[in-house]
Amino acid sequence: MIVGKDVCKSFEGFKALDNASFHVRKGSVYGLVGPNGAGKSTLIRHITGVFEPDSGSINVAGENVFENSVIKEKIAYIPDDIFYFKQASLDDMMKYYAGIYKNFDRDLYEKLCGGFPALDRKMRVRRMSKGMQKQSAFLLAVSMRPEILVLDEPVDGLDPVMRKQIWNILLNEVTKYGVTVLVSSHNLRELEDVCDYVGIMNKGKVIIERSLAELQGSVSKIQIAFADEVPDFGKYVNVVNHSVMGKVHTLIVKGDSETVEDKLMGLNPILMDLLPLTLEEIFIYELGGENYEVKDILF
Ligand SMILES: Nc1ncnc2c1ncn2[C@@H]1O[C@H](COP(=O)(O)OP(=O)(O)OP(=O)(O)O)[C@@H](O)[C@H]1O
Repeated sequence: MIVGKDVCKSFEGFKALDNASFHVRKGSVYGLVGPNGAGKSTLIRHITGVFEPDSGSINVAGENVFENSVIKEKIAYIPDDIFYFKQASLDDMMKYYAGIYKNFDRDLYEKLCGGFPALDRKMRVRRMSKGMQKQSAFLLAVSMRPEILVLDEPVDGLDPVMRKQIWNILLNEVTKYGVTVLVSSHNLRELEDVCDYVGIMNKGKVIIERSLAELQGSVSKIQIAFADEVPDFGKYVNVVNHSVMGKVHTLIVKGDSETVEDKLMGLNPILMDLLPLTLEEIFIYELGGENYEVKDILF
């Protein structure tokens, strides 16, 4: 749905994007993460056709997006710095967007407003708190009934209840209408509940792009105990971390989870448990040794 190839962009000689390549599949939720200044917002501005790459290409639905109004109509974009007309209330903004976007769904807007009771629809949006402005932008974007939703830090500055609300609405849109979502965030913990794919950016490049399923099946955390002699685990599986407490060994093992489990079961343990790993842990263990300072990138 969205394919970027070797995208480069420099600002006054500074390479904000340095051969960034990525692929967002139709109907998926793609989380873009990375440290401050990694290039996430710049990449997003290319995807939404605001910027033209110096070199490389970005195709959305098979077409070049820059200055392409037909493609841009399919995209709803919430930037990190949201624009509202000076005097406009939320309802005024709704009327404005309803006039521009032919798919704008007023019934959906009304329904969604019910889920954000703290929003005063008659108040000037620019007078609202930052969090409320974010909520307003989100309501408007979803009501456009876009094929693609591009969200730059959509829940940044929102309270936990609103964060959850927004993620729920997003997931509902994806499941019901097959909307493709690209979302940037600093929060891997939140992304792991909603994303199918994760792209990590650093210094203008997308350094890692993996599906969540692929990641979750690639590293396992196992607690295992033996009655007598403890085997040399390294002979059977690829252990990247090993700690012991009493008789219980906790192993982090790289490789296909099922194969790992079978191999360790073959060693006849008296206890063996597979424990869940967080996405943060998976990235750290999965990428350890690939010359990335993953901890520095993610936290
Ligand atoms: N219009 C611009 N002019 C000059 N430099 C820019 C411009 N836009 C971005 N940059 C630079 O490009 C780099 C990437 O910025 P960008 O905003 O894309 O990062 P980011 O990953 O979104 O960061 P954050 O997480 O802090 O929002 C930064 O060093 C920034 O200063």
